[in-house]
Amino acid sequence: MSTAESITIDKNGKLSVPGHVIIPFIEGDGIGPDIWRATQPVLDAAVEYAYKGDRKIEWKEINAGEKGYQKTGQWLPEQSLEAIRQHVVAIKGPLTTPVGKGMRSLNVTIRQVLDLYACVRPVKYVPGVPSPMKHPENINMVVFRENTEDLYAGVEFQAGSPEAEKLISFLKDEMNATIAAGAGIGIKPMSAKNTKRLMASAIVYARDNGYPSVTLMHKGNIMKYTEGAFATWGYEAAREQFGDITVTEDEVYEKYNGTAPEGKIVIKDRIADMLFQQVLLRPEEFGVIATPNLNGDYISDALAAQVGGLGMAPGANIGDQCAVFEATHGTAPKYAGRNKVNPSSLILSGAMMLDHMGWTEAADRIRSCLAETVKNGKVTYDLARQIKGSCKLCCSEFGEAIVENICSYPEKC
Ligand SMILES: NC(=O)C1=CN([C@@H]2O[C@H](COP(=O)(O)OP(=O)(O)OC[C@H]3O[C@@H](n4cnc5c(N)ncnc54)[C@H](OP(=O)(O)O)[C@@H]3O)[C@@H](O)[C@H]2O)C=CC1
Ligand SMILES: O=C(O)CCC(=O)C(=O)O
Ligand SMILES: [Mg+2]
Repeated sequence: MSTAESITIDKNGKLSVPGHVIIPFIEGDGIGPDIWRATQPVLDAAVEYAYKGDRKIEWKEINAGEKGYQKTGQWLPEQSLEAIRQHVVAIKGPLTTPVGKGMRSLNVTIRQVLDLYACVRPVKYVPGVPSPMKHPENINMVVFRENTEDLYAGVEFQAGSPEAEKLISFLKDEMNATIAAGAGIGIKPMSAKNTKRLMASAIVYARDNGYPSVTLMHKGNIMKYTEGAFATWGYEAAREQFGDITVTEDEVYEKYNGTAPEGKIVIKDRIADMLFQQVLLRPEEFGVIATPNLNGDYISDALAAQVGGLGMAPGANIGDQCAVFEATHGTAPKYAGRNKVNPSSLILSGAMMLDHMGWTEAADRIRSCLAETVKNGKVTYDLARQIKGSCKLCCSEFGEAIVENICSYPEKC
């Protein structure tokens, strides 16, 4: 009989992780099964290497997406959500969302239903990975994307629908707003409460991981009462909850001659379009980036390009009660089932998950052995097409190469 147990979480958010732990996983659609098959052995090998059998993961498959529908008739079965709540930590592959029609995103629904309000996406250079940047070694940013509201809240009405027409009439008659007849409508709700908790988690992350700044990324000049308010509420959260460890960029210039006092995190803001060029020209000026949902979606894929592309981009969705780890990218349908793509995105998401559980020795081993594999010129197609003379591996072979490094002598990685 299995001795595996669930992770538990106390009222302060502290995890209690048993040595033999059950972790639910969703394989995902498209390339999901390929990258999961390459990832799981890497996580198991790193845990075995680091803890010599004292710690072990028992994987529990839960269904969602196409597999969920085939098995249960539901795209996102309630029992899958319940398993994540019960086990506190889970990992998932990407799930397909149809464009312009059909069901709403299952990925977004998971985040909203479980209130996983911070989407955390580190963008860190792995030596040896091809990059379009002159100094990729200077790139060390982490996107904190608000995950529960903004245009992703799902309040949308199709052009010509009775709901859209009713809303257009209401806005015209009661609010004096002109909207073209027959327009589709999307609503962009953003609140102080949800902004402030996102900002608090971004500052705590910066404090705990030694980042010198948190930048609020917004389009507040145009959308004053949503994106502009996001910036205002972000500064308020910093002042009200972290006044002892933060200083604003204005204060740095007005009071401290342009040099932030030792140990203080600088809170600054940048308008979104302009930020896209500054992160390319001077990435070293940015650490944690806190941003609303839509901006966060855009900037996280754009930043991934600086460190090798989406195949290298991990992520996590974190709330007060549970966390779900997943790659930044989607299902890449043209590569589905071809055992071709780069599983590093999910492998590195798995390393983030192990960090979250406090199993940092295993997480560090994964990161160093992945870097060693790339350094040896063993890469998947996405990196191979940018590195002359590299050895192109398929998805599973790349995972196996990392496992081989993990199991080799310690000095190798
Ligand atoms: N969290 C989630 O589950 C997400 C789901 N989606 C969904 O995924 C579907 C497809 O979305 P799409 O916009 O095409 O974006 P995708 O992220 O799925 O992929 C687009 C391209 O990115 C590159 N890429 C992605 N993943 C990898 C990888 N692991 N290794 C190497 N290259 C990779 C490939 O580039 P190339 O063609 O250059 O080789 C691929 O064709 C949609 O239904 C979308 O809604 C999207 C994002 C997140
Ligand atoms: O849910 C989806 O289909 C897309 C989500 C997405 O692009 C993201 O989470 O970055
Ligand atoms: Mg995205």
